[in-house]
Amino acid sequence: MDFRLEDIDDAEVERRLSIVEPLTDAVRELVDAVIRTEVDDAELVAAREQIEAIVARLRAQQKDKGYGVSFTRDFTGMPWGNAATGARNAVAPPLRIKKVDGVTRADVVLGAAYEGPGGHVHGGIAALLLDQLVGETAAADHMPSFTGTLTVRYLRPTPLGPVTLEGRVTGTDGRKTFVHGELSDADGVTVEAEAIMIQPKHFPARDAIISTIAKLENERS
Ligand SMILES: CCCCCCCCCCCCCCCC(=O)SCCNC(=O)CCNC(=O)[C@H](O)C(C)(C)COP(=O)(O)OP(=O)(O)OC[C@H]1O[C@@H](n2cnc3c(N)ncnc32)[C@H](O)[C@@H]1OP(=O)(O)O
Repeated sequence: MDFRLEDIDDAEVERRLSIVEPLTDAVRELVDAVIRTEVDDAELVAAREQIEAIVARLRAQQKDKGYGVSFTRDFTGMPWGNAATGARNAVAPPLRIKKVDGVTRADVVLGAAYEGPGGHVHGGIAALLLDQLVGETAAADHMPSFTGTLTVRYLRPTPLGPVTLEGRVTGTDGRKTFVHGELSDADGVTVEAEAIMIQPKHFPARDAIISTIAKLENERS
């Protein structure tokens, strides 16, 4: 698993976010516009040519594979390619999950790009968001938990538009954490999930990051 340490402070993380988040938002706008536009074929072809030029510009310097996950020495995560929440990933909805007193919450607007049944959220998207939610709910002490089992129950269709997510731990057993998650619209819960999250037995990436941080601290003292 690709975890890296970047020796930068939170101000630098914020600076980088201030550049990439508006770019990602602009690409989300593009995706939404492509889905909903009713311009004629000539306009579609002209737009495609402009988009291809922008893609070529961005490909001038590229990573070999996925973005991976970087951490600062304060363990601020930069999972910016993440499919559910990546700050650089326009495929992901603009999801920012906050944890307060052990309860995770997020508000997000799901537009045309997340449609399944006409006018409603795709079931796979609901599961994706709930998977991320239960993962962040179970994560503790800089230690991730991987999804072992995720059971999703669709109670009624979720209309496209604003939704909220909420997750809480319901129990633990050794390395297993049990999490309940909900996706709701203004009228209440539409999808609920039960997850068994598991802290992996071996997670060398975390140990490597912690020992690199210790080394840096030694060098500076
Ligand atoms: C560097 C700093 C990091 C900071 C960090 C910050 C985190 C910031 C939040 C990130 C949030 C991301 C949220 C995305 C969440 C995903 O999407 S994760 C991706 C999807 N999941 C996967 O790919 C998991 C693939 N599976 C695996 O890697 C391994 O099978 C697992 C799940 C880690 C378990 O492996 P293991 O540790 O070898 O487990 P093992 O010792 O066999 O079993 C332990 C216990 O779990 C049970 N168990 C094992 N597998 C399962 C299962 N699939 N279902 C139910 N129970 C199971 C066993 O029965 C056993 O139970 P007991 O006998 O103890 O009662």
